Amino acid sequence: MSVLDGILDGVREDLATRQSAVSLAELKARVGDTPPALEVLPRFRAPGVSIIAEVKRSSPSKGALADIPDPAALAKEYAAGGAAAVSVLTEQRRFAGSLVDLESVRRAVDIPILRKDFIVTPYQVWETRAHGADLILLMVVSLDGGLLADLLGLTRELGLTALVEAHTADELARAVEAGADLIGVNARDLTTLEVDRTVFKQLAPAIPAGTVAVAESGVSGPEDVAEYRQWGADVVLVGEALVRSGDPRSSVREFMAAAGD
Ligand SMILES: O=C(O)c1ccccc1NCC(=O)[C@H](O)[C@H](O)COP(=O)(O)O
Repeated sequence: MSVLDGILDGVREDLATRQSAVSLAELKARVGDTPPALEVLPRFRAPGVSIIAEVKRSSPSKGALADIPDPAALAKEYAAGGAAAVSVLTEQRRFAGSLVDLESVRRAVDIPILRKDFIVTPYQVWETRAHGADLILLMVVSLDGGLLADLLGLTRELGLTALVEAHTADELARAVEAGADLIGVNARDLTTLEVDRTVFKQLAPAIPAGTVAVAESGVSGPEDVAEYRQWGADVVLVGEALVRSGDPRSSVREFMAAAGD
């Protein structure tokens, strides 16, 4: 069983628990009471590289990364440094995240928030909007057949923007075919956990003009952001390097400045 398959098994079990506690009808009612999602794409198309700064406590590849007792305080630092959006990992078992983190970040900042999780059902899309996120991650590798198009359609209906993530040329072709406006290339192979930033360089030319290109994972310093930018990234998503930096506000600034535009 691959790492990803193991994660997905846990995600489905936890999802079943939440579904028995909160019905879809209840979630839909909550969405009705939630302020509309922020528009994201114009922010990412603004001149210069945009940074999505991640709240990441732990990961399958590295184990514990950072003690983050107050994700809202971290998110405020990211926003003060100029981050275009905050990514919040909500998967509990391997990343030590939660929907409570997402809600506290929502209350703390007025920039867009990405729910970074393993989304495999419409219920999770409703849940994402009900907890106040503006963006949702859809990973092509875990969405077979028409499920990618179905979930992409639902995200749009709910005013969310989907970050459609690929790691291979085939997955990228599926993201393009599905009509994604925001495509991420993850340098991390989620089946082996190996990181190779040049995967972005290889795949970026196949991202259509006008589609926002996001480089995800593997940044350890400003020079990596600069390189992703040279390879065509509009947006760079950074987790570990920021939570371990000791000064997330300045680090976001440095990462943006490194792109030199
Ligand atoms: O980070 C992991 O080990 C990981 C393993 C399996 C599935 C997903 C994983 N991470 C999610 C992410 O995509 C990253 O948190 C994100 O791109 C930031 O990466 P990094 O800057 O390398 O922390």
